[in-house]
Amino acid sequence: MTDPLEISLALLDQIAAIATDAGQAIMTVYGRDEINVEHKEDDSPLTEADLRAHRCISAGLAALTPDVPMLSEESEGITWETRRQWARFWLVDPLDGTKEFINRNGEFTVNIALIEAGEPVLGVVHVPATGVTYLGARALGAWCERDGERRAIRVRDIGSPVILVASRRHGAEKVDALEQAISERFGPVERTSMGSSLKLCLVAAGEADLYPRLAPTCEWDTAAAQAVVDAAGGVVVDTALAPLRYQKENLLNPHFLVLGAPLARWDFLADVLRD
Ligand SMILES: Nc1ncnc2c1ncn2[C@@H]1O[C@H](COP(=O)(O)O)[C@@H](OP(=O)(O)O)[C@H]1O
Ligand SMILES: [Mg+2]
Repeated sequence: MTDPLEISLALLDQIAAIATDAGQAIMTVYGRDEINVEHKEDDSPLTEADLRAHRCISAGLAALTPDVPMLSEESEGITWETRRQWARFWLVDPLDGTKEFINRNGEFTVNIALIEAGEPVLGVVHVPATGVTYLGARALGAWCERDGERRAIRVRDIGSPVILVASRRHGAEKVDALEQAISERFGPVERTSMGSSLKLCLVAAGEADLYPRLAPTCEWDTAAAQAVVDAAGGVVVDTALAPLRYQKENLLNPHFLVLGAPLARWDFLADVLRD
């Protein structure tokens, strides 16, 4: 029998199926007239959809890979002492963009990543409201699946205008300074806003040139989409331009940039970020 965790297209398909099932669980709540919202200790919102998707993914992964642990945004009681010993694990955000979900603008995602030695080696990002799935693994490639059709995706060279995608609600000031520096270097910049990990997927698919995130996120917010970006030829780097790493004691990510074109084309941004 083959190792069930061999990074294969079959594994990617199985993870995509689990993410799609979780998306269906989310959409049953989305369709209701009223969505009940609670608030977690850090004041971030939590809905029945987050919990349903968490349970669906948790059961799906446990059946598929019983020996591989999972850390989800909605996991409880998993200590650093435990997770520091994991050789590999599933890192999951069952519903990223909960605020977008509550606002019903469709820009929310289901995120499942496989982390090995601190790196996201495989990832699936599913968009329940449109049925689109982004999936990738460095060893295999990156794809976008829509209406049952899967097409290979690839980052693009810097476009004209440069397309900068940013959060709807986080980290605007520093982004203005970056936008200025980019327009001086490459010409006009078009800025669009988007919720959730979809921003990274737009860079992976060659529909945006960069996503600067100069505000907090957690490891589960970015891992799956980073695997897709990497597989599509892009990078996700911190403000010192080093790749983002996972399985840290502190689950907060540093501020980061998602870049489609090669890193060398963007090295001038390091100065802006230092100021
Ligand atoms: N202060 C903070 N600390 C950690 N993560 C934060 C945060 N503020 C926002 N985030 C993360 O940013 C995500 C939303 O980003 P965006 O606004 O770009 O869509 C949230 O995902 P969830 O919706 O899964 O909680 C949340 O995890
Ligand atoms: Mg999230």
